[in-house]
Amino acid sequence: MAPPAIIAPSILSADFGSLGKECSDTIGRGADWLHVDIMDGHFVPNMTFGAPVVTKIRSHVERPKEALGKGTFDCHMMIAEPKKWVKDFQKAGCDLYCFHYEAAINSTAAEAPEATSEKKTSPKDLISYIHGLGMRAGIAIKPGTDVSVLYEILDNSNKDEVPDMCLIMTVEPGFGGQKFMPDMMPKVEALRKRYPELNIEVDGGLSESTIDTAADAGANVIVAGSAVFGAPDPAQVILKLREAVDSRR
Ligand SMILES: O=C(CO)[C@@H](O)[C@H](O)COP(=O)(O)O
Ligand SMILES: [Fe+2]
Repeated sequence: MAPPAIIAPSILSADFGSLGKECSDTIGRGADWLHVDIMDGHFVPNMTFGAPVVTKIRSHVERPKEALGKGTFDCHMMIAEPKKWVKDFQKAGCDLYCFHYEAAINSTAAEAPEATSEKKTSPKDLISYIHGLGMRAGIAIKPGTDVSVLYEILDNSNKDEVPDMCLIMTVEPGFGGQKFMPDMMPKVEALRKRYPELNIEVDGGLSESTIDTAADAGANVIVAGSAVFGAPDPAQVILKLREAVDSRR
Protein backbone atom coordinates (compact mmCIF):
# COMPACT_ATOMS: atom_id res chain seq x y z
CA MET A 1 0.00 0.00 0.00
CA ALA A 2 1.17 3.53 -0.77
CA PRO A 3 2.28 5.54 2.26
CA PRO A 4 -0.15 8.01 3.85
CA ALA A 5 -0.59 11.59 2.75
CA ILE A 6 1.98 14.11 3.89
CA ILE A 7 0.97 17.70 3.30
CA ALA A 8 3.90 20.11 3.04
CA PRO A 9 2.92 23.74 2.45
CA SER A 10 5.66 25.70 0.67
CA ILE A 11 6.56 28.73 2.78
CA LEU A 12 7.72 30.50 -0.36
CA SER A 13 4.16 31.86 -0.52
CA ALA A 14 4.05 32.85 3.17
CA ASP A 15 4.34 36.40 4.46
CA PHE A 16 8.12 36.74 4.89
CA GLY A 17 7.52 39.68 7.24
CA SER A 18 6.23 37.28 9.89
CA LEU A 19 7.70 34.00 8.77
CA GLY A 20 8.06 32.38 12.20
CA LYS A 21 4.39 32.88 13.01
CA GLU A 22 3.30 31.82 9.52
CA CYS A 23 5.24 28.56 10.00
CA SER A 24 3.86 27.72 13.43
CA ASP A 25 0.32 28.68 12.36
CA THR A 26 0.57 26.42 9.31
CA ILE A 27 1.53 23.41 11.42
CA GLY A 28 -1.35 24.33 13.75
CA ARG A 29 -3.70 24.27 10.74
CA GLY A 30 -2.95 20.62 10.06
CA ALA A 31 0.17 20.62 7.89
CA ASP A 32 2.55 17.70 8.43
CA TRP A 33 5.76 19.27 7.13
CA LEU A 34 6.95 22.67 6.02
CA HIS A 35 8.47 22.78 2.56
CA VAL A 36 11.37 25.23 2.65
CA ASP A 37 12.51 26.35 -0.83
CA ILE A 38 16.18 27.29 -0.95
CA MET A 39 17.25 29.01 -4.19
CA ASP A 40 20.74 30.29 -4.93
CA GLY A 41 20.30 32.36 -8.12
CA HIS A 42 22.54 29.87 -10.00
CA PHE A 43 20.72 26.56 -10.19
CA VAL A 44 17.49 28.55 -10.61
CA PRO A 45 16.96 32.18 -11.68
CA ASN A 46 15.70 33.29 -8.25
CA MET A 47 17.01 33.61 -4.69
CA THR A 48 15.36 32.97 -1.36
CA PHE A 49 17.31 32.61 1.87
CA GLY A 50 19.94 30.47 3.56
CA ALA A 51 20.61 28.58 6.78
CA PRO A 52 20.39 31.60 9.17
CA VAL A 53 16.73 32.07 8.31
CA VAL A 54 16.07 28.35 8.75
CA THR A 55 17.64 28.60 12.23
CA LYS A 56 15.22 31.41 13.11
CA ILE A 57 12.08 29.68 11.87
CA ARG A 58 13.14 26.43 13.55
CA SER A 59 12.74 28.17 16.92
CA HIS A 60 9.03 28.66 16.09
CA VAL A 61 8.32 25.05 15.11
CA GLU A 62 8.85 22.06 17.41
CA ARG A 63 11.25 19.42 16.07
CA PRO A 64 9.55 16.20 14.85
CA LYS A 65 9.27 13.52 17.53
CA GLU A 66 10.06 10.77 15.03
CA ALA A 67 11.81 10.73 11.65
CA LEU A 68 9.71 12.53 9.03
CA GLY A 69 7.02 13.28 11.63
CA LYS A 70 4.98 16.40 12.18
CA GLY A 71 7.09 19.55 12.00
CA THR A 72 9.64 18.13 9.55
CA PHE A 73 11.55 20.83 7.68
CA ASP A 74 11.61 19.56 4.10
CA CYS A 75 14.37 21.68 2.58
CA HIS A 76 14.17 21.73 -1.22
CA MET A 77 17.70 22.68 -2.21
CA MET A 78 17.57 24.41 -5.60
CA ILE A 79 21.27 25.11 -5.42
CA ALA A 80 24.22 24.41 -7.70
CA GLU A 81 26.49 23.04 -4.95
CA PRO A 82 24.32 20.77 -2.82
CA LYS A 83 27.15 19.11 -0.90
CA LYS A 84 28.58 22.43 0.26
CA TRP A 85 25.59 23.35 2.41
CA VAL A 86 24.64 20.06 4.06
CA LYS A 87 26.32 20.78 7.40
CA ASP A 88 24.99 24.34 7.64
CA PHE A 89 21.42 23.17 7.07
CA GLN A 90 21.79 20.30 9.50
CA LYS A 91 22.91 22.76 12.18
CA ALA A 92 20.04 25.10 11.26
CA GLY A 93 17.42 22.42 11.95
CA CYS A 94 16.72 20.87 8.56
CA ASP A 95 15.29 17.34 8.84
CA LEU A 96 15.06 16.30 5.21
CA TYR A 97 17.70 17.62 2.80
CA CYS A 98 16.33 17.22 -0.73
CA PHE A 99 18.89 18.01 -3.42
CA HIS A 100 18.54 18.06 -7.20
CA TYR A 101 19.96 15.17 -9.20
CA GLU A 102 20.97 17.62 -11.94
CA ALA A 103 23.05 19.67 -9.49
CA ALA A 104 24.66 16.66 -7.82
CA ILE A 105 25.99 15.14 -11.01
CA ASN A 106 27.54 18.45 -12.03
CA SER A 107 29.21 19.41 -8.76
CA THR A 108 32.60 18.31 -7.49
CA ALA A 109 33.84 16.60 -4.36
CA ALA A 110 35.90 19.70 -3.52
CA GLU A 111 32.75 21.17 -2.00
CA ALA A 112 33.02 18.75 0.92
CA PRO A 113 36.29 16.82 0.69
CA GLU A 114 35.58 14.50 3.60
CA ALA A 115 32.48 13.14 1.93
CA THR A 116 34.14 11.27 -0.91
CA SER A 117 37.42 10.59 -2.57
CA GLU A 118 35.94 10.67 -6.06
CA LYS A 119 36.34 13.76 -8.16
CA LYS A 120 32.69 14.10 -9.12
CA THR A 121 29.91 13.95 -6.56
CA SER A 122 27.59 11.01 -7.04
CA PRO A 123 24.03 11.14 -5.73
CA LYS A 124 24.63 8.03 -3.62
CA ASP A 125 27.67 9.60 -1.93
CA LEU A 126 25.68 12.70 -1.18
CA ILE A 127 22.78 10.67 0.26
CA SER A 128 25.17 8.75 2.50
CA TYR A 129 26.80 12.01 3.60
CA ILE A 130 23.39 13.49 4.50
CA HIS A 131 22.43 10.34 6.41
CA GLY A 132 25.76 10.44 8.24
CA LEU A 133 24.83 13.85 9.60
CA GLY A 134 21.55 12.51 10.97
CA MET A 135 19.16 13.91 8.36
CA ARG A 136 16.89 12.16 5.90
CA ALA A 137 17.73 12.58 2.21
CA GLY A 138 15.56 13.42 -0.78
CA ILE A 139 16.39 13.58 -4.46
CA ALA A 140 14.53 15.83 -6.90
CA ILE A 141 14.31 15.82 -10.68
CA LYS A 142 13.36 18.71 -12.96
CA PRO A 143 10.68 18.31 -15.64
CA GLY A 144 13.26 17.62 -18.37
CA THR A 145 14.98 14.79 -16.48
CA ASP A 146 13.96 11.21 -17.15
CA VAL A 147 12.61 9.29 -14.15
CA SER A 148 14.80 6.30 -15.01
CA VAL A 149 17.85 8.11 -13.57
CA LEU A 150 16.32 7.41 -10.15
CA TYR A 151 16.06 3.65 -10.61
CA GLU A 152 19.77 2.99 -10.24
CA ILE A 153 19.84 5.15 -7.11
CA LEU A 154 16.83 3.42 -5.56
CA ASP A 155 17.85 -0.13 -6.55
CA ASN A 156 20.72 -0.27 -4.10
CA SER A 157 21.04 -2.80 -1.31
CA ASN A 158 23.07 -0.33 0.77
CA LYS A 159 20.22 1.52 2.49
CA ASP A 160 22.58 4.25 3.62
CA GLU A 161 22.83 5.35 -0.02
CA VAL A 162 19.11 5.15 -0.78
CA PRO A 163 16.96 8.31 -0.59
CA ASP A 164 14.01 8.55 1.81
CA MET A 165 11.97 10.47 -0.76
CA CYS A 166 11.92 11.32 -4.45
CA LEU A 167 10.58 14.66 -5.66
CA ILE A 168 9.05 14.92 -9.11
CA MET A 169 8.89 18.59 -10.05
CA THR A 170 5.59 19.54 -11.66
CA VAL A 171 6.84 23.00 -12.69
CA GLU A 172 10.25 24.31 -13.70
CA PRO A 173 11.89 25.10 -10.36
CA GLY A 174 12.39 28.75 -9.44
CA PHE A 175 9.05 30.35 -8.70
CA GLY A 176 5.80 29.75 -6.87
CA GLY A 177 2.40 30.18 -8.47
CA GLN A 178 3.11 28.37 -11.76
CA LYS A 179 0.82 26.04 -13.67
CA PHE A 180 0.85 22.32 -12.80
CA MET A 181 2.34 20.08 -15.53
CA PRO A 182 0.10 16.98 -15.86
CA ASP A 183 2.57 15.49 -18.33
CA MET A 184 4.85 14.74 -15.35
CA MET A 185 2.36 12.16 -14.05
CA PRO A 186 3.78 9.20 -16.00
CA LYS A 187 6.96 9.65 -13.94
CA VAL A 188 4.96 9.43 -10.70
CA GLU A 189 3.02 6.40 -12.00
CA ALA A 190 6.22 4.61 -12.98
CA LEU A 191 7.82 5.26 -9.59
CA ARG A 192 4.72 4.19 -7.64
CA LYS A 193 4.44 0.97 -9.65
CA ARG A 194 8.09 0.09 -9.08
CA TYR A 195 8.34 1.32 -5.45
CA PRO A 196 4.97 0.89 -3.69
CA GLU A 197 6.25 2.20 -0.35
CA LEU A 198 8.34 5.12 -1.53
CA ASN A 199 7.55 8.67 -0.44
CA ILE A 200 6.86 10.40 -3.75
CA GLU A 201 6.61 14.17 -3.56
CA VAL A 202 5.12 16.47 -6.17
CA ASP A 203 5.85 20.18 -6.18
CA GLY A 204 4.44 22.99 -8.27
CA GLY A 205 0.90 24.03 -9.08
CA LEU A 206 -0.79 21.66 -6.63
CA SER A 207 -4.24 22.80 -5.51
CA GLU A 208 -7.75 21.47 -5.01
CA SER A 209 -8.14 21.43 -8.81
CA THR A 210 -4.96 19.44 -9.58
CA ILE A 211 -4.66 17.14 -6.56
CA ASP A 212 -6.85 14.38 -8.04
CA THR A 213 -4.49 14.00 -10.99
CA ALA A 214 -1.45 13.79 -8.71
CA ALA A 215 -3.15 11.45 -6.23
CA ASP A 216 -4.38 9.14 -9.02
CA ALA A 217 -0.81 8.86 -10.26
CA GLY A 218 0.38 7.80 -6.80
CA ALA A 219 1.94 10.89 -5.23
CA ASN A 220 1.67 11.01 -1.42
CA VAL A 221 3.81 14.00 -0.40
CA ILE A 222 2.02 17.10 -1.55
CA VAL A 223 3.68 20.51 -1.68
CA ALA A 224 1.37 23.48 -2.08
CA GLY A 225 2.39 27.09 -1.72
CA SER A 226 -0.02 29.57 -3.25
CA ALA A 227 -2.99 27.21 -2.84
CA VAL A 228 -2.49 27.09 0.95
CA PHE A 229 -1.17 30.56 1.78
CA GLY A 230 -3.48 32.30 -0.69
CA ALA A 231 -6.61 30.60 0.65
CA PRO A 232 -9.11 32.26 2.98
CA ASP A 233 -9.17 28.99 4.96
CA PRO A 234 -5.77 27.23 4.68
CA ALA A 235 -6.81 24.46 7.09
CA GLN A 236 -9.63 23.47 4.74
CA VAL A 237 -7.25 23.27 1.76
CA ILE A 238 -4.80 21.13 3.75
CA LEU A 239 -7.66 18.80 4.68
CA LYS A 240 -8.89 18.51 1.08
CA LEU A 241 -5.39 17.70 -0.20
CA ARG A 242 -4.98 15.03 2.49
CA GLU A 243 -8.38 13.45 1.80
CA ALA A 244 -7.66 13.23 -1.93
CA VAL A 245 -4.48 11.22 -1.30
CA ASP A 246 -5.72 9.05 1.55
CA SER A 247 -8.99 8.14 -0.19
CA ARG A 248 -6.94 6.35 -2.87
CA ARG A 249 -4.91 4.15 -0.51
O1 LIG B 1 10.01 24.60 -5.54
C1 LIG B 1 9.10 25.33 -5.86
C2 LIG B 1 9.24 26.28 -6.98
O2 LIG B 1 10.49 26.16 -7.50
C3 LIG B 1 7.83 25.18 -5.15
O3 LIG B 1 7.98 24.63 -3.88
C4 LIG B 1 6.84 26.31 -5.17
O4 LIG B 1 7.08 27.22 -4.16
C5 LIG B 1 5.43 25.78 -5.04
O5 LIG B 1 4.56 26.82 -5.13
P1 LIG B 1 3.09 26.66 -5.75
O6 LIG B 1 3.28 26.21 -7.17
O7 LIG B 1 2.41 25.62 -4.92
O8 LIG B 1 2.51 28.03 -5.61
FE1 LIG C 1 9.86 23.37 -3.78
